[in-house]
Amino acid sequence: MATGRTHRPATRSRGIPEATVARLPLYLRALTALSERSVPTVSSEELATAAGVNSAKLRKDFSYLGSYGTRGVGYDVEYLVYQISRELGLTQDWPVVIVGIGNLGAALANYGGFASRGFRVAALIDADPAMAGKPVAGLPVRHTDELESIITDNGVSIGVIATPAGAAQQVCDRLVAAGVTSILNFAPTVLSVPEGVDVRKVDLSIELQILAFHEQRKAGEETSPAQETAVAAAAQPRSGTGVRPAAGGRKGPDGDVPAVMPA
Ligand SMILES: NC(=O)c1ccc[n+]([C@@H]2O[C@H](COP(=O)([O-])OP(=O)(O)OC[C@H]3O[C@@H](n4cnc5c(N)ncnc54)[C@H](O)[C@@H]3O)[C@@H](O)[C@H]2O)c1
Repeated sequence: MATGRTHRPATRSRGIPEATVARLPLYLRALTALSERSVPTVSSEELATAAGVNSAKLRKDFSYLGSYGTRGVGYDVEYLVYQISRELGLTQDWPVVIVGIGNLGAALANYGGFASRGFRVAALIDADPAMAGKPVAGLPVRHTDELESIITDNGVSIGVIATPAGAAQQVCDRLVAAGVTSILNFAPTVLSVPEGVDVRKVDLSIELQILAFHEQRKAGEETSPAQETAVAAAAQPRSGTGVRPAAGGRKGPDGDVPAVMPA
C-alpha cells in the first residue's frame, strides 16, 4: 500500500536489493500468520501465494538472506520469522513519535499493530495548545515546543507526520534537526530531506486513484465496439473546457464524460 521514496541506492550496503527489502514485510506478515497457526514448515509456493509474490522471486529474495529451505520440506517458519525480523531490524525496539494528533494521528496512535511489530509510540505531539495534556490512546498529547527534547530523551529515529500538508515540511525539518533519520509521511506533500534521511509516503487517495484507473479500464473492456464509437464521439473535448475524456468512456451524472484525474 505504501508508496515511497528513500534516499538510498537501489542496493543496500549488505547487498540486499531495495525491491527485496520492500517484499520482506509481505513475507513476514504471511509467516507470522502461519506461526500463529503453529505451522512448522512451508513450501516456497505456499508462502509465495500467501504473500502475493511469484515463487521464483521469493526463492531469489530468500537467497539474499542465506535461506534456501530444505528440498521436499520447505522453509522452517519460525526460523524465517526470526531471520526476516532480524534483517528488517525488528528484533530491537523502535521508539516513534507521531506529529499531528487529529483524526489520522489519533487513529494511528490507537492502532495496536505498531507495538506488536516492535514500534513503541514514545510520544504524540501536536501544535494545538488546547490538546496539550489530553490523553489519546493512553498517552498525554505533548506540545510541539517539546519536540526536540522528546526526540533526544527517547532516542527517537522514526517520526510519523500526520499534520496538514502546509505544516509538514516545517515539522519534518524540526524532526530531522533533532535527530530523526526516518520519516513516514501521511501529509499529501513531497518532503525535502538531507542525504541519509529516509522518507516513506503513504497516500490512500493515490491507491484509490489507481483502483479507479483499473475500474475504468475494466468498464472500457466491457463496452461493445458500437458503444465505444458512440462514446468516442461524445468524448470529443469541447473547446475551452480543459477537460480530458475518461479512457473507459463512462458518463458522468450530467451526461458528460468525467475528467480523468489531473496529472
Ligand atoms: N495518507 C493518507 O492516506 C491520508 C489519509 C487521511 C488523511 N491524510 C492527511 O493526514 C493529515 C492529517 O489529516 P487529519 O484528518 O488527521 O487532519 P486533522 O485536521 O484532524 O489533524 C491535523 C492535526 O495536526 C495538528 N497540526 C497542525 N499543524 C501542526 C504543526 N505544525 N505541528 C504539529 N501539529 C500540527 C493540528 O492541530 C491537528 O490536530 C492531512 O495532511 C491529511 O491530508 C492522509
